[in-house]
Amino acid sequence: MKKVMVGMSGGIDSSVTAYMLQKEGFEVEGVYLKLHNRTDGYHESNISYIDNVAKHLDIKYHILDITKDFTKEVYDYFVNSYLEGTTPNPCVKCNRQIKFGKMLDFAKEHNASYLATGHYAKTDGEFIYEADDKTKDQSYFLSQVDKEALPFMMFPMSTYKKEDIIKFGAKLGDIYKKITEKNESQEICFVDTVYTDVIKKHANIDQPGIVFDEEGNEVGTHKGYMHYTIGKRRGFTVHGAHEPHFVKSLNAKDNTIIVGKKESLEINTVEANNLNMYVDDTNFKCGVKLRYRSHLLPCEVSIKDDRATIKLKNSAFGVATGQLAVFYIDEKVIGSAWITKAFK
Ligand SMILES: Nc1ncnc2c1ncn2[C@@H]1O[C@H](COP(=O)(O)OP(=O)(O)OP(=O)(O)O)[C@@H](O)[C@H]1O
Repeated sequence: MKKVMVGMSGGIDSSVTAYMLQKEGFEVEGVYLKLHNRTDGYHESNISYIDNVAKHLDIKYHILDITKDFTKEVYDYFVNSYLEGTTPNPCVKCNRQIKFGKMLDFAKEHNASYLATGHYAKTDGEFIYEADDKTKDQSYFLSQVDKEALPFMMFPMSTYKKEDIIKFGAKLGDIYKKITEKNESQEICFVDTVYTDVIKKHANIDQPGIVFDEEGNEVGTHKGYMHYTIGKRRGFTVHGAHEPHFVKSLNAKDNTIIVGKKESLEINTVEANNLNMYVDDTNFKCGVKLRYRSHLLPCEVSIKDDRATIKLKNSAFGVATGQLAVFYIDEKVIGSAWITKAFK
């Protein structure tokens, strides 16, 4: 019997994942990653749900303290990105370094043939694809996972709708029903409220600064650059403006922001680095997502060394450095790269 290690979070998707794989005939074992040092009962509560599922399925589970790696690879990166005036994507880093890095190593050390998670995505061992439930699709967040990891990954949620998993879970019995009734997990697991509450622990983010227009004229004031992301249109003043103004760029060095009208945020070229490609092509046409939940934008990509230049067929607005450009051919992810520059 082949062994599958299931990344169990205490949520319904990974609980149903474990249940389904056992029904399919796999030997299932669970692992819970302690990602951060929270002392508010967060881990105890997650573990108690996992413990109930494990008892029901009569499976073994492990608790892996990975706080050191998570702090270095994900949390510190998140805080530093805001300090530098860029917009981070911690889940992308976590998937590459932690879940399909350290957790996969752990699965292999325990002789598992596969690592399964409750992510909404598909894989055939060679590529990642969008999930059938487009409202839950997480392929964007998985697109930096190392090619070598793909043959070991399993996503049993790939063809289901989240609402069906909740209904299915509720019918499985009290243990699962209770899991469906708890609050949905936050978008970023270590951000309880808003990201600024996390950054506040590390820096004084409330230092007012100057707002400039694109010509370099001083036009207003803001609350501190870390409160803003590209494309934001509130929380700063622009004297005498009749039309809405949007954040065009952030300057961490002198705590200034540059704003402009919507058309000034228009870009059609994006530069990106730290590529993770699943194909060898260096010049290709594809669709690109420049942020999670954006539409696929038709583009032409040319890659040289570790840099991609992405020429968009139509303009895009408000593209933030620090986000990920993910390349798709229809539903198939062919690679991704981190945005360093976006311009017209
Ligand atoms: N702390 C953790 N330990 C082990 N695996 C985890 C952990 N957090 C998430 N995972 C795995 O990654 C998957 C995706 O995580 P994500 O946070 O996006 O979803 P989720 O809504 O928390 O899913 P779930 O309903 O399973 O909690 C989970 O389904 C689970 O398999």
